[in-house]
Amino acid sequence: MNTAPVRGAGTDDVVRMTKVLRTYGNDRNRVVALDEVSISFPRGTFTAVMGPSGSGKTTLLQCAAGLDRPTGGSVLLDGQELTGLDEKDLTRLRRERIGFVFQAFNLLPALDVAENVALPLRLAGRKPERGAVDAVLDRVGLGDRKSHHPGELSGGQQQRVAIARALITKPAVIFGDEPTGALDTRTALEVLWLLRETVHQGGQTAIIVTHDPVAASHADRVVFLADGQIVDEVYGASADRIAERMTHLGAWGDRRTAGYAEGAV
Ligand SMILES: Nc1ncnc2c1ncn2[C@@H]1O[C@H](COP(=O)(O)OP(=O)(O)OP(=O)(O)O)[C@@H](O)[C@H]1O
Repeated sequence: MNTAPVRGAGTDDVVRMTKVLRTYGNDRNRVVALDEVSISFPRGTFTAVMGPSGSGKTTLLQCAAGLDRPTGGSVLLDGQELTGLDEKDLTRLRRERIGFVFQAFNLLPALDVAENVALPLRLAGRKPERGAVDAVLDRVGLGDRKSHHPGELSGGQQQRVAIARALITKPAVIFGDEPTGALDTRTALEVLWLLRETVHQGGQTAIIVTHDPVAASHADRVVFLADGQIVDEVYGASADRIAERMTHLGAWGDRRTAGYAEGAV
C-alpha cells in the first residue's frame, strides 16, 4: 500500500495523484516534468494550477486526465486507477468521465452549436437524451444559438459552447488548459463565472491551468508548481495575493503575469 501523504486528500476525491513521476528524454537529456507529485482534488471544488513556464502544469493536467501516461506513481480518477489501462479503456474513460475545455475552443466549424455539444455522446455511440442538449445550452446562456455555427459566435460564446460540450456527458471532472487564455478580460470573467457556477451550483469539479492571477482568484484553491513539484497552495485568495506568490516563484519572466504586475489585466 502506498502511504505517501497526499495534499488535500479527503474521503470524496475525484482525482487522487500519488507520487506521480513524469520524465522525458533518456539518461543523457532527462527532463523531470513532474517530480513525484501527490495531490487530491475533492468533488465539487474548483482548483487553479499555476506556476512559472515549464514548471509542469500542463503535464500535471494531462496525467490527471489520462491524456498522458506517468512514468511512475498512481492516478485515481473517480475511483478508477488510470495507470495500466490500455488505450481503448482510457479513451472510453476520457469520453465518459472527463470534460475538456481548451484555450483554442476546438469546436468543429462545419457543425452547428447543438451538433458540437452532442458530439461527445455521438462519439461514444450514444444518443443525447431528449432535451439534454437544450438544457445544457440554456445552462451556459446560449439556448437561442443552437443552430448557429462556431464562426458566427464571439470567442466567449464559443468557449461557452465548449463548456456545454464538456458538460453534456455529466463528467466527473472538467479540465481546462488556459480556458480563458484567448479571451479579453470581460469575456474571460463571464467564462470564469460560468465555471464557478457549474461547480458551486451544479456540483461539478473543475481543474484549470492558468497564468492569470485574476482567473485563478475565481477558484476555491490555487496550487503552485515549481520545477515539477507542488510548492504551495492557497484557498480563497485574491488576485493580488496570488500574483505576489507567483513573484516569489520567479514567474515574472512570463509575459502574461508580467502584464498583471504592470496593471494590464
Ligand atoms: N514532449 C516533451 N518532450 C520533452 N520535454 C517535454 C515534453 N513536454 C514537456 N516537456 C518538458 O517538461 C517540462 C514541463 O512542461 P509543461 O508543458 O508541463 O510546463 P508548463 O508549466 O505547462 O509550461 P507553460 O506554462 O510554458 O505551458 C518542461 O521542462 C518541458 O520542456
